[in-house]
Amino acid sequence: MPSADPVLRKELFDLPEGLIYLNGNSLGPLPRHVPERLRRVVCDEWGKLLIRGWNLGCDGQGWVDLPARLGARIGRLIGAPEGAVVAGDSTTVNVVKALSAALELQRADSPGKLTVLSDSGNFPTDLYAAQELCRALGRGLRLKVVAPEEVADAIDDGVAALMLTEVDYRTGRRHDMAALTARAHQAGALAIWDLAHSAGAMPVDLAGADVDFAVGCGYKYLNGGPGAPAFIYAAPRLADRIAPAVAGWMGHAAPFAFEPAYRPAPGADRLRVGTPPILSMVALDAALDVWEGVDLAAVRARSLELSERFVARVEAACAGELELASPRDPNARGAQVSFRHPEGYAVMQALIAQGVIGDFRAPDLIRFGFAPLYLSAEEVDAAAAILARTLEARLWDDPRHRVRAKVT
Ligand SMILES: Cc1ncc(COP(=O)(O)O)c(C=O)c1O
Ligand SMILES: Nc1c(O)cccc1C(=O)C[C@H](N)C(=O)O
Repeated sequence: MPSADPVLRKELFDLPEGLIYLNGNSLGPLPRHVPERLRRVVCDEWGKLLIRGWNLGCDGQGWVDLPARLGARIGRLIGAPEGAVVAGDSTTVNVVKALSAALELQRADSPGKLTVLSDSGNFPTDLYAAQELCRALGRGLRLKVVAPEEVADAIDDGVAALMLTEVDYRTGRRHDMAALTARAHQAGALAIWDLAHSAGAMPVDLAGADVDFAVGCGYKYLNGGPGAPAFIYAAPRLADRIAPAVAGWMGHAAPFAFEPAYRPAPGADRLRVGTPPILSMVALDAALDVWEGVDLAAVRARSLELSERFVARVEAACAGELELASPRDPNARGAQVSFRHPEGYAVMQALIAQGVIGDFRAPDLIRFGFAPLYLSAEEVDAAAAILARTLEARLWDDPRHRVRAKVT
């Protein structure tokens, strides 16, 4: 059916017929042209060019600079200037790279600042990485974790780095990145943002917000596939001063000079480490094609419409059964909404059994992501109706839906 929807481009995705996919906040779907692009790189480039692919692959552009080319493409989606973003590694590793760079800059400029400030809504991997990095670096560095609503007041002169995820993975609550970054700067702290649930979900303006470092995932709203390369941003005003803690030859000024000593590449390129995973990078590169000509402000407007529509329908049909766990104000959310239900895991399994894919986060959250490039209003209505029927008829109350999988 033709749609008046301004951003829907479902034909670009290879989604199973009849499935309603509300989990692009965890793993984006497969863009239709990715397999053919991968096939060409595997068969024609790896297969025939072999080692020459480093210079001649990617249709003559060479494989070796894919991290920078991908970084430039991702940068356009997150308000970063050319050269300030590189793709590679995982988000977790990039948190370590960004935070260690920030702490080293602060050690030189303000050695008395010893706190890394984060919040309890942050994704655990970021907190684990920060906690263990502080421990490994010693010298009194420590991670302080406060409630999300207490972050602004907790930014004091002792804070070396403010490290936050813009959109809470559980509730979708969104921090004011520009305001908190400004507040961090007033206190002499550097600001590091995890954009895992922001990049491709809404407009992000890293340069406008004067953010110092940012990281994010390639496999969620950017649709780069399971385990896709992540990205890292360093503000150009800082990049040439960074002393990478995770240093490697691909971040060297002259990797093929094979010099005995490390000499960092100019700018954010020094945040590259080792050989890039070309097949994963090619998949992400191809996936980014779906963003060509897309207006992220329109994507944001539509995702808010869709999530508001879902919340309204679910609340009307499931009064008393579910509690909205996300902020009621759509502007205070990212592109996902969550509800609480004491049997959330079984409820989600029952939904999945009926072709509505969201996910569950312990202890009791069912979570739904709204990615309007491939999600229509009709699907949102159908998902809300299926959720209502699942609760009304207690379809979740089945021992099969209580069997916990390894990955939830
Ligand atoms: C905010 C956030 N940061 C990081 C990650 C994951 O990082 P990695 O790709 O290293 O597993 C996720 C989800 O997995 C996330 O939601
Ligand atoms: N990265 C994931 C994985 O390797 C397996 C399962 C889920 C994920 C996720 O991305 C989880 C996600 N960050 C979340 O918001 O919960």
